[in-house]
Amino acid sequence: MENKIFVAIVGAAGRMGVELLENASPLGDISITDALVRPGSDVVGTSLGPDAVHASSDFETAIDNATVVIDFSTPESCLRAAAIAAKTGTPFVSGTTGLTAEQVDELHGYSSDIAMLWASNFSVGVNSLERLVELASRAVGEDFDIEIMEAHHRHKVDAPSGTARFLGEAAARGRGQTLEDHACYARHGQVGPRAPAEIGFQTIRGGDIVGEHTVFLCADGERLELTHRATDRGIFARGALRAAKWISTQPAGWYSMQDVLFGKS
Ligand SMILES: NC(=O)C1=CN([C@@H]2O[C@H](COP(=O)(O)OP(=O)(O)OC[C@H]3O[C@@H](n4cnc5c(N)ncnc54)[C@H](OP(=O)(O)O)[C@@H]3O)[C@@H](O)[C@H]2O)C=CC1
Ligand SMILES: O=C(O)C1=N[C@H](C(=O)O)C[C@H](O)C1
Repeated sequence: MENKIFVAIVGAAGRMGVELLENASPLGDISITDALVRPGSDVVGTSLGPDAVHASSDFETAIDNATVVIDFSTPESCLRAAAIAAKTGTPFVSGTTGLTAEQVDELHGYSSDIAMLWASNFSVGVNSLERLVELASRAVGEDFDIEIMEAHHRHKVDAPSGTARFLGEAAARGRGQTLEDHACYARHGQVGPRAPAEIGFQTIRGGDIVGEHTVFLCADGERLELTHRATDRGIFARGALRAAKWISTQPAGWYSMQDVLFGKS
């Protein structure tokens, strides 16, 4: 098939890796050629997914041979893979969350060499919600208090979720502020009354919750709640595969999932 792309997955044995292998299998225009796993992992040398993709830790060879890399792993392995992709000139899509500000800067740095797309959430719903949150926040102004609640499965290691931060940034932007200046990530004990313009984050972890986010805009006498519920991880995998196809023809630069869904702003 014309324009077929060959993808190496970083974190292929994880929850998202499994989803990517399953969701790519029926596609005619994408082929997963390498399943990259943690060096020393028990699955090195085995075959993963419905198409029995070879699992290896040879990042250099796999990334050099790929048209695009898709990463859902850890901040450290994301950055390692991105550094290799920058050297081999391979476009890079990542959904790994929990990166520090310095790690995001490092990732950003590679976008001068390659097309790089990082998104805290690849679903159509969350990327639409982000726009609604900015709009609502601008409309209601500072009389409304903004709080963001997120819920995820018991295995999630970072908090708050990347998506919660993404929505918090939209809420802050809607009021002409930055999240950095107004975020409140924890309350415990005698914390005093809520600061005006604060954007609070609440985290729930339990069971098999795929991912739920609610932005509360609360005033005296009324409350607006904007909610997204993911019930199937396949939405993130299909979004990332769509992004991989899209980024394969883009020049070097930093891209978002919104560029894929709504056009480059
Ligand atoms: N943007 C989005 O839409 C979404 C983002 N995510 C994010 O994606 C990331 C992964 O999530 P999830 O799949 O649930 O997590 P998992 O823990 O299930 O998967 C992560 C995988 O990365 C592997 N890994 C660790 N170190 C390396 C390494 N050095 N090289 C290669 N692989 C490595 C782990 O291997 P091992 O287990 O052997 O250590 C594991 O298999 C998280 O940051 C999560 O928040 C998740 C869903 C959607
Ligand atoms: O770890 C997860 O599972 C998810 N992580 C992403 C995040 O941190 O926002 C996206 C999604 O909610 C699932």
